[in-house]
Amino acid sequence: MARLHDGALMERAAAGLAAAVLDLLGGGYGRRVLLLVGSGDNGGDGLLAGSMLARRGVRVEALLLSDHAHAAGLAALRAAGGLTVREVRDLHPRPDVVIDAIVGIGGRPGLRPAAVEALESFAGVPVVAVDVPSGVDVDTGEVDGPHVTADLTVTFGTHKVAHLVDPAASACGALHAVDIGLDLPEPAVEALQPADVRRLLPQPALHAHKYTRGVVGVRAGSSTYPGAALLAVAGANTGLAGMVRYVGSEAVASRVREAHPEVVGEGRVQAWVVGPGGGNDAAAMLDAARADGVPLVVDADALAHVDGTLPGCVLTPHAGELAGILGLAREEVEARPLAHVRGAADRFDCVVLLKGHRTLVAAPDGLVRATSTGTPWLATAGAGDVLAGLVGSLLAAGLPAFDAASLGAWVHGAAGTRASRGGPLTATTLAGSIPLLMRDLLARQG
Ligand SMILES: NC(=O)C1=CN([C@@H]2O[C@H](COP(=O)(O)OP(=O)(O)OC[C@H]3O[C@@H](n4cnc5c(N)ncnc54)[C@H](O)[C@@H]3O)[C@@H](O)[C@H]2O)[C@@H](O)CC1
Ligand SMILES: Nc1ncnc2c1ncn2[C@@H]1O[C@H](COP(=O)(O)OP(=O)(O)O)[C@@H](O)[C@H]1O
Ligand SMILES: [K+]
Repeated sequence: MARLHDGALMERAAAGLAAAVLDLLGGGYGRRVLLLVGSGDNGGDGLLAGSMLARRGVRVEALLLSDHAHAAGLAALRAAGGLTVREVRDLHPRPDVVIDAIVGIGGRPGLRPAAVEALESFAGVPVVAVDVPSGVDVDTGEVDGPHVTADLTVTFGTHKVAHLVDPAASACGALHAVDIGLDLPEPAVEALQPADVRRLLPQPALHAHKYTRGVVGVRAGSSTYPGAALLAVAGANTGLAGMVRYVGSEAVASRVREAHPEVVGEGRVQAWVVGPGGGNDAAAMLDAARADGVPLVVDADALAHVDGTLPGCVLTPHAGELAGILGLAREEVEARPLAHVRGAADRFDCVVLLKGHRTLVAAPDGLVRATSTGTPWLATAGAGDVLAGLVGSLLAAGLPAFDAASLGAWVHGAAGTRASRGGPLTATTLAGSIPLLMRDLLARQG
């Protein structure tokens, strides 16, 4: 902000916003746009974008929700022929789009009654949020009270925490970032992009052999849940590590070997995956794997037996499992996932991967990566077992726990989207699509 005059930044932000709205409307002339305008610079962005839209023939009305409005923005809108009103009843009926310029990064969570009333009057009209959906907590992604639910959010400079972390992330709709030329500080939350994934993905060296690529061991499955062993092995056996070992009862092990002839039995490993489908055996599985002193992925039934600290390891709970570990209700974890995943990483001194719509990965030093890939079709039995195996293979290949977990979550989500193609998905098809996804990704190298 210090480098540039405020006006220049706002001009860029407004131009990006106006372009995105024109794109959404499929044109300008004769369309109707309603601006909901708050008192700060977010309202200023909306007003200035409104003036640009008005010059393109859009009929723009601004509902001023506060006694103060950005003066230059207001003057620009009026000069371009836009109308301003102070009451919902004075507005023309049904615009083509509502622009939420109520509050941005300076807003407190929640909305005032006048804003709620205006939003309710135009329910069903597409909403474009300026910078963030007003009413969410921008820095935590939490919501407390009413907030805007947008179809499109046009943000400036960089993504904010609320764009990446649920529940606020789910209120953003599609996201569009406009570069306004800011010097940015280190982010509080990162989201890997395809180029990052290509850079981090372990690839075999010229003279690699299977042991230099790392061996991943899986302790999973039981007589009650033999399938979990098959799925965790399928996730581990995507070709990212040099070899997969399975350790379990002979009944389950023979089924694993039938499905995956590459998989071998007990021996040295560089990482263990423990817990999927472990049932009553999970505690013993965890003890046996811990005794090896290599990094672990602790999942599913083994999570209930974690105590003390696990440096270098990854825990992979969903919200219900994390709630169980922390002695909370599931809803509490879902309402504040960022705070709780960070808290757990600190408490267990290890990486914690909290599964869900926007999977979060936290390191003990407070670093967090949010997963931007995936599809709700992944909410299917066994998808988590595949993820545990996949993360284990990345750990065995030598990635640090934070990279292994966040890369695994990204690849898992992207493979799910690829395999689903908008339709239903099973954990088996998901696992099968992981090598194909990585091939597509690497083919786009350079
Ligand atoms: N920071 C930047 O780099 C840039 C920021 N820009 C815009 O400026 C925005 C931030 O502007 P401001 O700092 O003026 O803050 P906002 O416009 O986000 O909100 C601050 C104002 O809203 C009031 N307010 C706070 N919470 C409220 C609530 N829940 N209900 C009703 N009113 C509430 C405050 O009293 C204050 O007057 C960004 O989101 C973005 O849209 C752009 O103009 C481009 C450059
Ligand atoms: N609504 C959703 N949107 C996107 N991904 C989801 C959604 N629900 C679940 N997932 C993903 O699917 C996987 C489910 O794992 P998990 O809950 O452990 O199921 P299971 O124990 O049956 O394997 C996780 O990777 C999670 O992030
Ligand atoms: K907003």
